[in-house]
Amino acid sequence: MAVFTEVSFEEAQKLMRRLRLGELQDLRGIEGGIENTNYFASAEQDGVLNHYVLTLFERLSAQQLPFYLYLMKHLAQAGIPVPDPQGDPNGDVLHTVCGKPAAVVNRLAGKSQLAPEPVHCAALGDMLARMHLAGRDYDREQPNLRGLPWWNETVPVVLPHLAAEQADLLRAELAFQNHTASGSDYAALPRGPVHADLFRDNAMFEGERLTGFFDFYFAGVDTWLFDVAVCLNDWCIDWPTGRHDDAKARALVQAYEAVRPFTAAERALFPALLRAGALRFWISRLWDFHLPREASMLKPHDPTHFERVLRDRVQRPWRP
Ligand SMILES: Nc1ncnc2c1ncn2[C@@H]1O[C@H](COP(=O)(O)OP(=O)(O)O)[C@@H](O)[C@H]1O
Ligand SMILES: N[C@@H](CCOP(=O)(O)O)C(=O)O
Repeated sequence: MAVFTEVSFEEAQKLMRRLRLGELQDLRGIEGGIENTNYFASAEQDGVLNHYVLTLFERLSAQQLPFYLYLMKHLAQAGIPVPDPQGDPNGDVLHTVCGKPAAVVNRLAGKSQLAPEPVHCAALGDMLARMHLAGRDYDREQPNLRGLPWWNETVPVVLPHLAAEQADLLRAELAFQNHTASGSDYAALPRGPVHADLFRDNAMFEGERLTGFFDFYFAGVDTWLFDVAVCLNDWCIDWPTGRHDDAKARALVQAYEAVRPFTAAERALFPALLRAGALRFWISRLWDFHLPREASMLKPHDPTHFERVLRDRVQRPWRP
């Protein structure tokens, strides 16, 4: 659970009134999440109770945030089910609460499907491809801030905390990814705004129906294949061992390809990008684990999980 900054009822009430969302009725710190402070906030407007999420950004700056917030608006307007940031009377979607940048978005219905079946993976693949296509005409640019330059910066910081065998794997994989990123296939990969953290806990379902994606605060312009790889590494594996699950993976990629078929360069680099997706979260989990921040409700994720996923991706390369 993560609430890094305590927000009083009065402070939240002030913001809801300024956004003309009505009278705040309920404010609750949210369990889950490790990056930002999140509250569920319900407000009554003309006798109707509406449900929102108030987020205070703990790491991202006011300069970086418009990319994410306007991306969500752009996708929502294109019919992709994502939270829509609420504007003030001037149309600004970036606010300030307790001296921190903040946003209010509508709360998505449903709940996360933490034990997805192929049918859920197919719904994810279909909407992921639609989201990629809908992002093509988004006009703001911001790189994936957890991309290769950040890996190169962060690996030396976490290496001293690792056993020799782990350090060897981490160094070797980083070298492999630097090599991959300098090749011509990589340069040919289609790119655009990607979510980059579309784990099971960042999507909502009602039964088998996908009701939306949220938590866009790791989004950035990167290869679409990286986004697919991040999803496959979380949705389509055997969680205890980190091993690839073929039925789920095929359901995801078939549904994705029914909307947007992969290019030749994407097919060639599938195994390398699956490794990249695993490496990215191994590094960030190591970083969060060994260099933790203060938070009143914070549960760090287990880094060894992505070490296992990475080893499986290295030992058993997979492409559709
Ligand atoms: N728009 C939303 N609709 C519904 N629930 C949400 C929404 N945004 C966040 N949540 C809830 O808040 C939790 C934490 O949010 P998340 O964005 O994952 O946090 P963090 O940015 O800290 O990783 C989610 O697991 C989910 O239950
Ligand atoms: N999905 C990442 C961590 C990012 O946290 P989130 O709650 O914002 O998804 C992981 O599992 O390591």
